[in-house]
Amino acid sequence: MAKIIGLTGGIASGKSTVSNMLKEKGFTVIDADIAAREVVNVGEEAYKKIVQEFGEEILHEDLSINRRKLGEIVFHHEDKRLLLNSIVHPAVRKYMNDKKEEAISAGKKSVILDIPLLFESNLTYLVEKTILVFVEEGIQLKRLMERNQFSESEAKARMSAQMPLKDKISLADAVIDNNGSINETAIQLNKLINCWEMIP
Ligand SMILES: CC(C)(COP(=O)(O)OP(=O)(O)OC[C@H]1O[C@@H](n2cnc3c(N)ncnc32)[C@H](O)[C@@H]1O)[C@@H](O)C(=O)NCCC(=O)NCCS
Ligand SMILES: Nc1ncnc2c1ncn2[C@@H]1O[C@H](COP(=O)(O)OP(=O)(O)OP(=O)(O)O)[C@@H](O)[C@H]1O
Repeated sequence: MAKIIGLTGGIASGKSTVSNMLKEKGFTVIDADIAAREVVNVGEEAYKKIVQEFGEEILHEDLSINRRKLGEIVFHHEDKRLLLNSIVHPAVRKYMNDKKEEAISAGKKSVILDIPLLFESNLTYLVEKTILVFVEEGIQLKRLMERNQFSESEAKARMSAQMPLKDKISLADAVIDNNGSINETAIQLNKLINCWEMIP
């Protein structure tokens, strides 16, 4: 039986950094952010609903979704964010489940589901164990502003749309502290892989 593990954190906490380390070791990682992009490609059901609800002003000239514009709307209006979630999340869950089944059929021993909103959306029933990638709020803010070229208020609006990372600590089976160097993070991940006897 494959071991299904949930990898979570907060925006810019370092999930992709950890997920890339896992992929380099040969693990299968299924990424909810990628799923959320795939299911809103032009012409998909979720795409049509988004255009219906948010209007054509959230589209680029080539008709693809202008994510920056949609982000500005949903991270400043909770009702709009919940509306977007209600359109996108069911399709994301289906996409991830299909990918997971594919990986299991291919004989994978571990499948990692990288889901930023794992706790907020009560999705822990999908996984056996959870790993939290944790950083202090100040570092999270700084890394987010640098990575996305966001102003402080833009970055804070996005962070406020999620459960504070410190509140996720007690909900996770294991915590990787990503406040330090990438190397320190890699060491913690390696220990966890050994401890949980994870095999790709
Ligand atoms: C609002 C959108 C268009 C902004 O796109 P953008 O390319 O700027 O960001 P991206 O999708 O790469 O997300 C970056 C991070 O933002 C955070 N985030 C994204 N959506 C949400 C949300 N609805 N609630 C809280 N945090 C979110 C996550 O930590 C995510 O890792 C996009 O995030 C989106 O469609 N969100 C709704 C779907 C969703 O909940 N995705 C998260 C995983 S399922
Ligand atoms: N230990 C670290 N030291 C310095 N910078 C780091 C460290 N870990 C991650 N970063 C940087 O912080 C930013 C956020 O990391 P990453 O993209 O891995 O986060 P994430 O949780 O996947 O974010 P999101 O869910 O928003 O996509 C990136 O620019 C990354 O290069």
